[in-house]
Amino acid sequence: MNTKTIGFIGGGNMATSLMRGLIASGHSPQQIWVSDTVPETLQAHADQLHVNIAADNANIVNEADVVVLAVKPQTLRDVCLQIAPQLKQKNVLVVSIAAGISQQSLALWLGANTAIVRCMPNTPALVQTGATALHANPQVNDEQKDLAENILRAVGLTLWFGDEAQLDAVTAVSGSGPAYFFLLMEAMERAALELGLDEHSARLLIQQTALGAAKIALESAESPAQLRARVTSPGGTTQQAVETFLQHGFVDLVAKALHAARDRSIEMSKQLGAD
Ligand SMILES: NC(=O)C1=CN([C@@H]2O[C@H](COP(=O)(O)OP(=O)(O)OC[C@H]3O[C@@H](n4cnc5c(N)ncnc54)[C@H](OP(=O)(O)O)[C@@H]3O)[C@@H](O)[C@H]2O)C=CC1
Ligand SMILES: O=C(O)[C@@H]1CCC=N1
Repeated sequence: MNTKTIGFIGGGNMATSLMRGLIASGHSPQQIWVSDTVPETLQAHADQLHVNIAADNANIVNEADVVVLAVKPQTLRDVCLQIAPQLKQKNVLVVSIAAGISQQSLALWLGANTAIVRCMPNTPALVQTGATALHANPQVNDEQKDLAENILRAVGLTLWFGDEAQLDAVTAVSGSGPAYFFLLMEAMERAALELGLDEHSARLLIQQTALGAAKIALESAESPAQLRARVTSPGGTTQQAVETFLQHGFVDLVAKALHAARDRSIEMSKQLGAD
């Protein structure tokens, strides 16, 4: 298990998922620090997760071996400029989880010599089923690569990408991806109520079906299309539903949505970054 001290700047949704996942996988809360601008958020983390809290980001850099930047992309520049002088005094690995903020921007704000791993996790890290893509700048040594990977692997699957540009696509696929499945679940739940099921039964059936479908997809050697065919009896109910999806442009709609997310990631790097 990782014995390094991990400091989170920003204690919101994603940092909470990562902290909970790390603790659940055996990382000591005493070796986790978190800062945030909202005192109530910090107090909740101290009470519920028993991690160390700091109102000041400087404390995080002082205490941590790895600093995880977990603020919104819009706030990241200010945070980086704030901690940059301190980072120059201390050899700390910086891990940024911000969508759409490039290595180039991070290096400009933090200092060209800073070892930076840019990554794109997702919220299922909360239940140790996350998927994280990572990209290291040339300043990151092998030990630091292992360190970043160990932190993110504690909360799920990790994949390194040599080409940073692919992180925009990853953001559209797996970073935002949980929301697409939740949207489908929401829509199915609404339709199930219309069909006369009660809310409790509908939700349970949909949750278990999503879990089962994901498990089969992970454990089977067959493609999603082959697995779909196994559910679809000729002339049966699934065929009616799938044809309805396809006739109404479901496949194109999904492609459009993912392109829009990818494009937004690129746009954010121009609007909010130094690219
Ligand atoms: N949510 C997700 O599914 C994913 C998010 N990400 C990335 O993770 C990052 C965080 O996202 P998310 O957790 O959803 O965002 P949140 O808004 O939930 O969390 C960010 C937290 O940082 C706090 N904060 C703001 N300014 C500072 C500061 N100067 N110092 C310390 N803390 C500060 C915010 O407070 P306040 O609310 O007052 O601003 C907030 O509590 C983003 O960059 C996002 O792109 C990546 C993958 C998935
Ligand atoms: O919506 C967002 O911008 C962030 C990045 C991926 C998931 N949430």
